[in-house]
Amino acid sequence: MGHGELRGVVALDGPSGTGKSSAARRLAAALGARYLDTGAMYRAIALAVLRAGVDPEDAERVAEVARAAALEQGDDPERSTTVLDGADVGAEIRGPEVTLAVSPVSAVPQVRELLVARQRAIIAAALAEAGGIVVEGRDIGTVVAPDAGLKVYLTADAQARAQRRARQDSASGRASTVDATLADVRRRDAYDSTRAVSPLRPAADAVELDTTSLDLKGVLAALVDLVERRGLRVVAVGG
Ligand SMILES: Nc1ncnc2c1ncn2[C@@H]1O[C@H](COP(=O)(O)OP(=O)(O)OP(=O)(O)O)[C@@H](O)[C@H]1O
Ligand SMILES: Nc1ccn([C@@H]2O[C@H](COP(=O)(O)O)[C@@H](O)[C@H]2O)c(=O)n1
Repeated sequence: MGHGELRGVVALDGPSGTGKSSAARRLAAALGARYLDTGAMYRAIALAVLRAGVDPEDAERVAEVARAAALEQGDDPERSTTVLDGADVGAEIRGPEVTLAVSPVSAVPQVRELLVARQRAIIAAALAEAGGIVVEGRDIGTVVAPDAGLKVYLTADAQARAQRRARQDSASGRASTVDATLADVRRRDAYDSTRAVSPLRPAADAVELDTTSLDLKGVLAALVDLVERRGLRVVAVGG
């Protein structure tokens, strides 16, 4: 895949259920760019921690598991794979056990150091091979890619996010209710926003985009407009 129409890094941060993954994949595909789901990487490490029988709150042991884990995160927006110790764990990492464990696991400084280094390597390779990448997470604009050409911080009211997540879980065959999902959304937001290392917050130069009353097409249109206004879209060149 040669160079697409995006030049540089678009960082999409925000709390859970705001539509980062859906928007990031679509934006990357629309512009022929690569795509990185950093949440999947933290989820994969949390899965490795659970498989090892380690307490997600035991930072030392969690760091050991993270160092030993063989993790490969793909960057194809059409098919973003997460391979842990040789097996694709894309479905398993979205389960309730991992969703509960991922918050304390991602608060471990050594885990963040390890994954941020890998995320930066993936970004560098994507820029060399495709010219552009859309990266989504919690700390992309603040820590991972502070020089990103465009930083967008997605928001949506908690009720809307819980309803979306509950619909997503039900569609994936996971039992879910809006109330339970609302509680999980609030728990994870509180955890991510108050942790000592790389807390969830918008970068000072991020554009805030409230997706509460936008559908997926509306969010994509708004993001493409922001990319073009920032001068990050070029006419596709051959190759
Ligand atoms: N603007 C929107 N309108 C309606 N549904 C949406 C919108 N954005 C996302 N969704 C749906 O909400 C669910 C959650 O979206 P998505 O996984 O992209 O959120 P997220 O911010 O990446 O969440 P997390 O950070 O927890 O992974 C998906 O089923 C998605 O299709
Ligand atoms: N850059 C990131 C991305 C994610 N996290 C943590 O992982 C959890 C799961 O992320 P999802 O996007 O898959 O919901 C998230 O709640 C964060 O705790 C992170 O710390 N940094």
